[in-house]
Amino acid sequence: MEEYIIKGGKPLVGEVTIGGAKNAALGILAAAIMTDETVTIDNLPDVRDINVLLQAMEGIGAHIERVNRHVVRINGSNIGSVNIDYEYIRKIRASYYLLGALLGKYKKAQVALPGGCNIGSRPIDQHIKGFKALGATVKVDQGMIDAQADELIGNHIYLDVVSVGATINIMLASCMAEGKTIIENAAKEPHIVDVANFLNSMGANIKGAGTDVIRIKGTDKLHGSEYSIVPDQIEAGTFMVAAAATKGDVLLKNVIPKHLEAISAKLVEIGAEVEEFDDAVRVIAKKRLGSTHVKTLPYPGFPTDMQPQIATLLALSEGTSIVTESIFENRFKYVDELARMGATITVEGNTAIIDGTEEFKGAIVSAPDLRAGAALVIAGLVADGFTYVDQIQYIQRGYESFEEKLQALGASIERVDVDDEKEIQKAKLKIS
Ligand SMILES: CC(=O)N[C@H]1[C@@H](OP(=O)(O)OP(=O)(O)OC[C@H]2O[C@@H](n3ccc(=O)[nH]c3=O)[C@H](O)[C@@H]2O)O[C@H](CO)[C@@H](O)[C@@H]1O
Ligand SMILES: C=C(OP(=O)(O)O)C(=O)O
Repeated sequence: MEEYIIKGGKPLVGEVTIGGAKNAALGILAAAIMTDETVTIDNLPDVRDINVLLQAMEGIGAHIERVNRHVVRINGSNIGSVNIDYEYIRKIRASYYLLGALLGKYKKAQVALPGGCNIGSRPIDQHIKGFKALGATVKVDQGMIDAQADELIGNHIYLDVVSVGATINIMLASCMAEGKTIIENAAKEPHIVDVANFLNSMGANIKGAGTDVIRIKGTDKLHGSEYSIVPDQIEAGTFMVAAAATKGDVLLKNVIPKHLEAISAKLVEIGAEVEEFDDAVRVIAKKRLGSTHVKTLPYPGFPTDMQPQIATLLALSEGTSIVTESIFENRFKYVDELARMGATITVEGNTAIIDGTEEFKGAIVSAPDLRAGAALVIAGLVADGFTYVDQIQYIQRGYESFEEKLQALGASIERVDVDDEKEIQKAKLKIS
């Protein structure tokens, strides 16, 4: 097991290049096996979730060639099984995209109920409703989802809740169905658009992605493609907040500023400077920032995947802030950890009332999930003294070379083996 040791107090200064979006890449990789031709995917983030999904795909017979750290070639012509091993599924949420992809291509799939971050109950009823509307029989038994159809026929599907996963899964299953599918109340996140663009590059006919009505005309066959994944909105947002929290000055390269508007707007509102360029943003904070209200919402609202990071920043800002989590019911688990560092946050239902404090003190804390883990690292970058963040395997699910990117911005952070006392002492000496 590894942990991060952080010596706080240094502003982040410099440039950081943002990688490809994990949550787009997961949908795109699953989609890639829907053709028998070779697909080349560029700007792939080298993070744990992606590597697990690639292993799961290899496990059913897909040919995976890692051209380099960020480029992969996939050929799905030799897929011999539509049954995904539980070992992979329990580790990641997006394993459920293989359900839509396999059902779309082979009209059958068996996938265990997915894992992912424990941030709420996370039902998949809308995915199942969509598959059934396309004509599939779907059974959930002993933790396995079994979906089969003689043929898939396009239909009009209204999602009861705005769901990223269900929108992508229905796009996957329906793009090779007979006739036309309409998804209403669809999610509009940048990764929805990216998965749709990728499928279209393979010959699918998907219109309206990025709006709440997506129209899909089924096609018999998809073909090979070369595609570059969109920059990661959440990795970028995390570095923006880290820059602001440390009173730093960071230029983030390889981003789409439009995707970051909800985050930029909040930072500007509380007193940070945000400069936008064509494919970069610069965040500067010269002083302690102010308070605000944040409510998480589906895109283009403030992303739930940025809630722990912004709450951490607000816990250091002047005044009282209110953060309302409206997507997941269990996404405040980091609050107790932050309290150990000096934060004053009261959670009432889905609302956190934050009384800003001027200083955090270093502490031993544990990452409860991916984004909460990133938030604790931000807290450590600001805190007085040493902070130890353990359970960093959650953080590694979604941030490539996190500590290296932070080190390049001047942060004192090291990744060490929790059981190696010598290594820990050496790391502490190095960053003291
Ligand atoms: C791999 C991936 O891309 N994960 C993202 C995806 O998760 P995920 O796709 O799981 O999230 P959804 O958008 O589906 O969930 C949104 C809300 O809808 C509910 N719901 C969802 C599906 C369903 O069938 N029934 C139902 O009730 C969920 O419990 C939640 O309250 O979008 C979330 C919301 O932006 C992000 O936090 C996750 O990082
Ligand atoms: C919650 C997240 O991921 P997942 O849906 O894969 O658990 C996330 O990316 O913040």
